[in-house]
Amino acid sequence: MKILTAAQTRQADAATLQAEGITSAELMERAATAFCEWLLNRLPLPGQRPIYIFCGPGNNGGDGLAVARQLHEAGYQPQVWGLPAARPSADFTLNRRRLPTEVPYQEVDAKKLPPLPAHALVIDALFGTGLSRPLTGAAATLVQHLNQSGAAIVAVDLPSGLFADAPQSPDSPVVRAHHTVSFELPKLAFLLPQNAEFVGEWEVLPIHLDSAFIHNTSVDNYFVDDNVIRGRLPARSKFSHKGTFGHVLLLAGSRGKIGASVLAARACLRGGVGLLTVRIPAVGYHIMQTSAPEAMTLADPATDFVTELPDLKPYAAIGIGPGLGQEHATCEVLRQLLRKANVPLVLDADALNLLGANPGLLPLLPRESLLTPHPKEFERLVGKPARDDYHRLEQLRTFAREYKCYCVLKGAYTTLAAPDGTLYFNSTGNPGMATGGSGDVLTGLLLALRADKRLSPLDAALLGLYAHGRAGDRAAQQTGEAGLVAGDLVRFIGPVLQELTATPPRL
Ligand SMILES: NC(=O)C1=CN([C@@H]2O[C@H](COP(=O)(O)OP(=O)(O)OC[C@H]3O[C@@H](n4cnc5c(N)ncnc54)[C@H](OP(=O)(O)O)[C@@H]3O)[C@@H](O)[C@H]2O)[C@@H](O)CC1
Ligand SMILES: Nc1ncnc2c1ncn2[C@@H]1O[C@H](COP(=O)(O)OP(=O)(O)O)[C@@H](O)[C@H]1O
Ligand SMILES: [K+]
Repeated sequence: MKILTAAQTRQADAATLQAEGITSAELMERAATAFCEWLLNRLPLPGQRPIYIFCGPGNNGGDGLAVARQLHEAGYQPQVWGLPAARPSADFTLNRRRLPTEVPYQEVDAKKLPPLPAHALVIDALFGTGLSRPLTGAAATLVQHLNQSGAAIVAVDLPSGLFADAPQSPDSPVVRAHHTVSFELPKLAFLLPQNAEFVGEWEVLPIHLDSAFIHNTSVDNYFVDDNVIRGRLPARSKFSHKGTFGHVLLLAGSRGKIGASVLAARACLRGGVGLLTVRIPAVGYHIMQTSAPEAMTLADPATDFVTELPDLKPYAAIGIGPGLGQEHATCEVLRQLLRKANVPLVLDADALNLLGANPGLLPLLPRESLLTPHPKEFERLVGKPARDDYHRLEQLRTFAREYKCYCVLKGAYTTLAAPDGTLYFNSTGNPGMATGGSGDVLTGLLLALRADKRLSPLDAALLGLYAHGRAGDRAAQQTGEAGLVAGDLVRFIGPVLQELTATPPRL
């Protein structure tokens, strides 16, 4: 799914009007109908809960007025409040006229704001994608009032005060919505941790914007949902053999962190790899042989950490990092690996910390390497903290372009940057995955998929991120979020990959 900017959303509106020969008021009616359908499925019967709709001067306010009319038609008695406006939009004015006289409409007076009972439902239709500057004056006072009311707030399209695709200044007020109900495609703002307190739970409802326009519009950001991923993993041919899926090498583990290498190894095996060899320090030899007997174990001459790079010839892909430690000798192994490797690399955890501590290694990164930092590791990698989440995304894009690599920023909507700077936001996963070892599982899974020659580097990364999150979602259904441990993810990798595998065409 593409993520359009606010400007592109306006163009999509215009293209839809032209392609379908409809008026903007008709498109607004479509949006209001979709919104009301969503809301009516969740509202108690009329009369049980007071509904307040706050409308701004533009088309977001127009949506609010159309919603008020439709709720009235459904038997509800909303009260509508409008911000005083010198130049309301044409569709605002049209819907203001179409509002039945039985629906009370009052202008907001910032000095005498309506008291809002805590059990009220507030619909925020003040500002959407047309927000052009931070809120001040009456609008700001009203937003603070809504936020302090304790009422449940549902935002139409965007929480008012939030820009669709740019940071807001920290001191400008933004509606703290419990739900945000938007149209057609998700907005970048929904995907960033710094906006979570404003956006609440979000939903995107189809309003059938012109698909040809969306198809032909190039974007910098994508949202990766089930439709994007399902079928991307080719089915295994009847005559596959273990060579088809590659022999991979995993360099991982140090004393006290052999578990990280075990988790990554198990995930790699469940990810469908043909053969797996693990290079671990000698202290981990028996642990690995016992807990992942399917993997071959190459013990390092050193007891506690990896000090020697094995011969790389047999391997189709190489992963390095989980539990690795940051000893000087291990750093030299990483340096040699970067110099010698001519197969896909997956770098995680301490391999990334070593890169951050030794930036001279970065230019050695082979093209199309896949890096999987969490935000702290990413900060070490780029060497400076991000100003905010938007800035971090720009750092991510720049990093991927500069080193021609695939770089994953892990988190709630894990973000993959491709070498061309395009960002892909993953949609699966849950907070239960915020537990030690989940990242090691991801590394193992990505390593298996990078070795699968049938997949492009982009498809391997997208599929791995999506499947990892989905395995987490499946696991959490059984364990609960708090009870989820990283090993649970491994159990679901197989079933999830099966779900996502392409089915042969029917006869
Ligand atoms: N495809 C879709 O998704 C569809 C979208 N639709 C809906 O349209 C919405 C976009 O409507 P929109 O373009 O009229 O913009 P909107 O957000 O109402 O604000 C503009 C008004 O606010 C004003 N204003 C701005 N900033 C301000 C500030 N800080 N403080 C005070 N005023 C400020 C601005 O004034 P100006 O900047 O010109 O001075 C102007 O008057 C979109 O979010 C969705 O709800 C559906 O109807 C159809 C399908
Ligand atoms: N709130 C969340 N929602 C979805 N996924 C999450 C959430 N928190 C963590 N994750 C996922 O869990 C993994 C954690 O990785 P990482 O921080 O490297 O853990 P570790 O180093 O302990 O293995 C990442 O893939 C991340 O995307
Ligand atoms: K709004």
